[in-house]
Amino acid sequence: MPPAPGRPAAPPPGATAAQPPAPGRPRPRRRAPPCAPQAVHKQPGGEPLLDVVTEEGQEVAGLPAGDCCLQNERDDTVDDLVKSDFLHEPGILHTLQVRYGLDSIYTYSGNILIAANPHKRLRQLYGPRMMAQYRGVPLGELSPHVYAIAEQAYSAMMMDEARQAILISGESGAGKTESAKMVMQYLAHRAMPAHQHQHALGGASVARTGSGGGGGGAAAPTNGVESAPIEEQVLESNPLLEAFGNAKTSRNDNSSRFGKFVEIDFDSGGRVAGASISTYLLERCGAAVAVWAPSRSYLFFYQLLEGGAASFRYLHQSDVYTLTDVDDAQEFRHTLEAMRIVGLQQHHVDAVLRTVAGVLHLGNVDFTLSSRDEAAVAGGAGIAALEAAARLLGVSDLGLEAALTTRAIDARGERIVKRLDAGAAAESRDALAKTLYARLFDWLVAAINRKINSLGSGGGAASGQQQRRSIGILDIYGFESFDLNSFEQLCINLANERLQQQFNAHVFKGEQEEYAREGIAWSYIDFVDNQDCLDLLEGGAASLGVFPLIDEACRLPRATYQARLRWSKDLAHTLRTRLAGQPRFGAPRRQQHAFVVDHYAGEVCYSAEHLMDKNKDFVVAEHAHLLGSSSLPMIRELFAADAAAAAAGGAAADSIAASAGSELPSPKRGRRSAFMLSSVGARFRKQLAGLMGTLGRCQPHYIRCVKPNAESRPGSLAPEYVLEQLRAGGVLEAVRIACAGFPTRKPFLPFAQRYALLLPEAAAGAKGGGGALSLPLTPSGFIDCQLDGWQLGRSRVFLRAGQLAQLEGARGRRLSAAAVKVQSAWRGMEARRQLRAARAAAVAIQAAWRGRAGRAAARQLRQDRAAVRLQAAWRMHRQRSAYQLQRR
Ligand SMILES: Nc1ncnc2c1ncn2[C@@H]1O[C@H](COP(=O)(O)OP(=O)(O)OP(=O)(O)O)[C@@H](O)[C@H]1O
Repeated sequence: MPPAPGRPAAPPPGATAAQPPAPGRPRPRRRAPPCAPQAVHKQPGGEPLLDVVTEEGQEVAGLPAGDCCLQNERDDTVDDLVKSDFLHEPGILHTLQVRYGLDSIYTYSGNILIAANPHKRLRQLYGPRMMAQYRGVPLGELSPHVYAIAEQAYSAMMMDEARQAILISGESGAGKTESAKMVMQYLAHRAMPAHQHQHALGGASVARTGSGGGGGGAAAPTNGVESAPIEEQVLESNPLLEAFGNAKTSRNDNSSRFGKFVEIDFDSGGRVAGASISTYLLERCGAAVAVWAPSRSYLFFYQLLEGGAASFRYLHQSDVYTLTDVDDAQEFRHTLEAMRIVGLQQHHVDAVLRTVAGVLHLGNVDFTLSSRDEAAVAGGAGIAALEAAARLLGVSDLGLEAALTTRAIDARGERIVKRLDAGAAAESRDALAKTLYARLFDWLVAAINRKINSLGSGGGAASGQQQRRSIGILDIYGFESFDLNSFEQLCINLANERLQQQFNAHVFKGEQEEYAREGIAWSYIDFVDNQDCLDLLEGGAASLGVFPLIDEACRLPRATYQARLRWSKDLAHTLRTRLAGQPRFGAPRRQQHAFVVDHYAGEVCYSAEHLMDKNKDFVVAEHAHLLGSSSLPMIRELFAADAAAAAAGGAAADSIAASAGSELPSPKRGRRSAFMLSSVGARFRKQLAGLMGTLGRCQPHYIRCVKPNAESRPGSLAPEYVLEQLRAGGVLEAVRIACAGFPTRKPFLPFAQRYALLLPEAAAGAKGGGGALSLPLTPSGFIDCQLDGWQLGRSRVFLRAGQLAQLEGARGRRLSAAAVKVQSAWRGMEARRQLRAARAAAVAIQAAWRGRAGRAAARQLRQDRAAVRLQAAWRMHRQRSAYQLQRR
């Protein structure tokens, strides 16, 4: 009997395509639409064939069941993918697509939250009232939400006194920063005592968003720097860092150009006690000096200038000056307010503004060639810019000019001052501007940290405790693969490989622990371990990796531009020859200056050009000398370590390199004009190792942000586009792991309560006595349902993917059969009752009727008898009269 048209009541046996894909790479990239079966044809001894209607409404007949990805029933209500009847890529995408169309942007996949960027404000989803709903509620009881993940972390921290980490990842524009801010806002709200919480509900928002209006924390008044509550200071660090570290890119108008890990400490009462921020400035502020449309430079430049951006070279390289719906003047006031709230003194704020202005004026210094092919500052405008930059940075204009146009080198013990050509001077200017901006950003982070950390320890925080009670929030770039991939992508993808390894280990470990605890026999599948990829990138026991080889190449002395280009080619050659044969490495034949790395999320082709330039992290000694002796204390502070190293020469540089964990020696003697503190790659890897160490001590929670379509359009989710992101975010891997085991787990009691009706009568009879737990739990003995993938754990029933659908289908059929019985019994009873009532009514009517007629007949009878009597009397009278007449 074919099921009714539409969705299947229950999957036909063997018709699901929810089999886990075979372990190992490569994963299949099948994208068949989910379909609803219309009819099942069983073939003797063979696979059943299905007639189906596809997602697009097309009818297809006679498909082998194994080739079909059956559609889940009521996708919109499946808020956890793992609970789907059919776990396959098309099903997952269909569920996400249906939910997204209904503005249900959050969906769980087990403990992972998938957050699809709505690209529109969904006010009903956020705010103090919504936060109050999630307060204290375990994960899964309410609709999926970023607040639920934050709540899970908070309660786990309070219960286990353990460090927690919420790892937020996704590609640019997927909504990581927004999610991170929401998590922080929720934690600030959650940490508030109940009476303040009520106050917040009554009106004031718990926290200002980056660009939102006032409000502030609902705690103490904020009329002075010192009185700003710690929660507010932590929250206000977001817009401040965004102003200096975010820029418009082709993919996101407010793209964070840095990764961030904010660790919020709580005291034993669960109140925010302090926080610390670590940033991972992957591109070392390249956007400060070189951007092209449709990108824009860092937000603060435009806020500061408000309309004057076109006068500065670093900004007018791209003709995008304004952003839709962004008022730079208002944003500038917000940034200043944020500086005040995080506790920057006015003289520090002034110094920050001067430095930013100094960078901008520096960019306007032009060079020409003098008669001796040497760089000279060009024209009146160039000189005016030089003077302005020198004044703002607290140095002399002559000193600045010399630092930009000359280099001192030691040759055989002799110090020679060499004048640069115009191109090299321009490079020197940009290098100084980049360094200044990067140092300023680091300074801001350090200043915020000093403030929020010191407040924390002052407040009797967890600092003194052995076990740190904290929640870290990691907002870092997701996996990247473009047409042209360079050093930034190499670093980002290294970070993602590290995080993926940790993620796999966590998901696997969790599964394994659960099975062991429950005594479930499970042959652990071989999950894809990416250690070989990490070895390729960072070097393993057998060989050097990509990063160490780039560092090695960077140790060569610096020469001319042409020579550097040649080295790039040599670097490609070195990488291709020394890493040839490694499992994850490829050398494309057509691109001799490129190499390929087979990452967990797919292959990425990297260009070797500019890798060395981007890896070198040095400060020109002349720049360090000059700015280290600035008349402005903050500028001196930015370059204090470099100036000391420059003064002490190579030895000091060596010691700084060592203290910075550098793997690079300082440049050789005789080339001391620029010295390297460490390579960007080495520094980044060291930071990453620190981060991974921290994360290793934390209990992780995952939020995977997804960009629904490339155009950032609200309302539509492009399945293929999202599929790549789910793969890159490891969501599909986690689902695969779940599918390979027993993804559905139900505690005995609810399981028994729900499915006891499927047991034969005799077994079900036991229910009355010993309670549901005493039921003979033998799922194989169920009526009308054949389960072939289940195990009984110690406290739960474990089912393989798709088995729950079998149970639900059988339960549905049984319930509907029972409903039919109940209905027919009720209808019979009702009909009988009506009949009885009708009969009684008829009798009553008849009786009534009969009563009235009888009375009328009696009356008539009486009348008739009276008439007869009258007539008789009359006749008697007449006869008597006649007789009397005769006698007379
Ligand atoms: N939950 C949300 N509700 C409404 N809009 C959102 C939400 N999440 C993200 N957005 C929108 O998407 C934009 C991009 O988000 P966000 O800056 O958080 O992305 P990102 O992943 O951090 O990107 P990048 O890596 O480039 O910094 C935001 O500016 C906002 O307009």
